[in-house]
Amino acid sequence: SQGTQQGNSGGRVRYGTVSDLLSFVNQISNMQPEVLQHLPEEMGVLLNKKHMGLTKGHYRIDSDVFLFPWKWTYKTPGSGGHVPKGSFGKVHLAQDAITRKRMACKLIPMEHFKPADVEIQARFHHENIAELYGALLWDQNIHLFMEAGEGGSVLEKLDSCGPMREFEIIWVTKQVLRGLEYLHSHNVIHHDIKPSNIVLMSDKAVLVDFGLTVQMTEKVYTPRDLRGTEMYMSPEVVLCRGHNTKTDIYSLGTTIIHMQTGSPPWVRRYPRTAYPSYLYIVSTSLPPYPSYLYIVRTTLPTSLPPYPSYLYIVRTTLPTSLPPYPSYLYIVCTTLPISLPPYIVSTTLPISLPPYPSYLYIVSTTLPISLPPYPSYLYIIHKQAPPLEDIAEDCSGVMRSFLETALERNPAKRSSAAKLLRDEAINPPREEQ
Ligand SMILES: Nc1nnc(-c2c[nH]c3ncc(-c4c[nH]c5ccccc45)cc23)o1
Repeated sequence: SQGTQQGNSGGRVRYGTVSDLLSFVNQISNMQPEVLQHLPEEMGVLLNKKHMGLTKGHYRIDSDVFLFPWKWTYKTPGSGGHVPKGSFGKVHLAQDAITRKRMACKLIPMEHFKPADVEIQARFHHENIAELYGALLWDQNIHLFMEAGEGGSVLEKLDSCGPMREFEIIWVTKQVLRGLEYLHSHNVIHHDIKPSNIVLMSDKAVLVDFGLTVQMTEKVYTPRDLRGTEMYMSPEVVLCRGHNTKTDIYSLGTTIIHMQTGSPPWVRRYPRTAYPSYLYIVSTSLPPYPSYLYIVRTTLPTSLPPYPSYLYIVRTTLPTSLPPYPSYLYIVCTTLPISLPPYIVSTTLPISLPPYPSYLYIVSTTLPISLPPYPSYLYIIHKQAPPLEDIAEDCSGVMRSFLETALERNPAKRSSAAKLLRDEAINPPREEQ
C-alpha cells in the first residue's frame, strides 16, 4: 500500500510530543546494557520539526547532524563540591544538515543517564530555560539536543574577561530571576545555580543543566543527598534538614558575588592552598562512598549531635604522632548517612595524587601539633554568617542590599524571585542605564 515510508522502511527516530520523549527516555533507561551495546541504529524522539530534519526516520550523527566539540566538558562537580551526583557529559555544538540550525548537544553516557536529567527541561518551557529539542540514543550515549548559548557560559566569560561590570551583572541577574520565577512558580528547584550553568545568547541568558532539579510535592524538600556545588550552596542545604526554592536565590547571590569579583565567595578568605604541602584536606568523592570527608580524630567522642557527618571536620589538632606505619591514609568515620567499615586504613597512597588533593594524605607519621582551621566550605557555610564580606568593594548601595536579601541565612526572610525582579537594584532609573 502507499503507507508512509517512515512507518516501515524508515529508521527508529521520530517526531513526537513531550510525553513521547519522556516514555522513550524511561524505556531506554530500563533497557539491559547488553541490548544497548548492540543497537543497530540510532533511536530517539525529536520535539522540534522546525529545527531538526528527519530523513526517513533517521537522524544520524555526522550525516543528518554534525557535532563540533566546544572543547567544554561538563566534569563531575568533584572539583568544587561534595555532590555525590551531578551532571555528566560533554556539551558539543551541533548543526542540523537540512535546516542548518545550530544547537547544543549534550552527550551523557548511558550508565550515567537518568530520566530526571530531561524531565524538567522537557516539561517546562520558558525563554530563560534552555529549550530541549530532542533526545537520541546512539553509541551508548544519550544525545540531548538543546537551545545553544553560543556566547558560552558566564563562567567562561569571567575566566576570559574578568569581573563583570554592574550593568552586565544586572542584565544577567534579571534573566536568571525570570527563569527562577517561572521554575519556582511550579515548585521546581534548580539546585545548581552558578556561573557555569548560565549561558549567554545575543539577546538573553538561559539556565542550563537540570540534572539536579527537583519538583517539590510538599512545601519542603527533604533531600537524601547533598545537591549543588559547594561554593554556591545555601546553609539550609548544607544542613540537610529540608529546604525549598529559596535555596536557588541564595545561590544566585553567591553567583553575583562571583560575577562582581571573579571569584566565588569564601575562597579568597579560605584559600584551598593554605596548607603546607604535607597535608591536604579537601573532599571529593571517595570511591564508592559519597563525597564527604570524615577526618575527626582517631578517638571519637561517644556521641555527636544529629548534624550531617561532613560538618564534623573540626578537629584539626590531630594526635601528635600516628601509629608507626608510614604514609597512612586514615579515614575515621563519624556518623554517616550510610554504613561504612568503622576504620579504613590503607598503607599505600595512590601513585599519583589528583591535581586537587582529594583525600586526607598524611604523608608523614608525625604532624605538627596544630593545623590551620580546616577550610571545608560546607563547615564554613554552616557555621559562619553569609559571605557579605566577599561582596565587591565598588558594589553599589542598592546592589549590596539586594545581596543582603538574597543571602539571608533564614530562607523565610530571603526574598522570592518575583520580589527581587521588582528590586530597584536591577531596575535602575533610565538615565543611569
Ligand atoms: N551542562 C549543560 N547542560 N546543558 C547545557 C547547555 C545547553 N545549551 C548550551 N549552550 C551553551 C553551553 C556552553 C557552556 N559553556 C560553553 C562554552 C562555549 C560554548 C558553549 C558553552 C552549554 C549549553 O550545558
